[in-house]
Amino acid sequence: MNKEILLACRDASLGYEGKAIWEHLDFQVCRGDYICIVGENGSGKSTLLKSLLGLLPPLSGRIERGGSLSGGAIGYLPQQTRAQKDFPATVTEVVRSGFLGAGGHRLLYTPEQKARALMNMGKLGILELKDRCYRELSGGQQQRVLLARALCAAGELLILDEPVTGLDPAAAQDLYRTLAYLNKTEGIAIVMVTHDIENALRYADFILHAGQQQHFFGTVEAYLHSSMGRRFGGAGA
Ligand SMILES: Nc1ncnc2c1ncn2[C@@H]1O[C@H](COP(=O)(O)OP(=O)(O)OP(=O)(O)O)[C@@H](O)[C@H]1O
Repeated sequence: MNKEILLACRDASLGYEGKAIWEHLDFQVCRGDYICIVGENGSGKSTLLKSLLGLLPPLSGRIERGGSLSGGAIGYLPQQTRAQKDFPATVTEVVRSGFLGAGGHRLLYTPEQKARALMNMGKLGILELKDRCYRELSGGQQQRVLLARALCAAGELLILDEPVTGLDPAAAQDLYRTLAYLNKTEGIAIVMVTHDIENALRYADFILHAGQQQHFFGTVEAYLHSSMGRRFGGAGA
């Protein structure tokens, strides 16, 4: 049975002011996929995320959203800035704010949204933190809160920009295990930009490698047999 396509790039050129960073990009994200986007600094990973999120229109070609994503709902976990780390709100408020893009209004969430926020906090193992102030949490706990928030925004696809940056190795592994649970048990598709090639090869189904001259998209196994994968991923494999 064919898996439902959530997002697809069709012969897309992506970049700024007529200058393409990506050319002829073809790949798709299906329900339940786990895709890691890797590549050197400046190779275009953030440009691709902006394009997938609909913030940067393609220079040519198309980016298509399938089924349930057509309404615009994508859960996004950006790289954390210092200002975000100091956000003066409770965990519950931060998680519920994931609904704001879907027409929610601060303090006026529906009973169903409140219940879903609690459920997502449960999935992320942070229910006991629900009344704590967000800025007093550890980096790993904050990432879980932001993941629960992203799940409120969209339950089918999470787009993550370097989610383990700044976490210690134990907290990073905790986060990877949580993402694997959300992916395998809950069927949530994961698209992650990462410099952690070792864990990308360990957890992902597919690798999208942004190169200066060319790019690669395929299974982890095909990547490890490709020239790009042998050069970039060999050390971590
Ligand atoms: N707003 C912009 N306008 C014009 N060029 C940009 C803009 N943002 C990024 N670029 C250029 O696009 C190229 C790709 O940048 P991008 O940030 O997508 O790379 P990256 O792979 O995410 O890098 P890193 O690993 O360092 O985060 C770079 O040459 C960058 O200078």
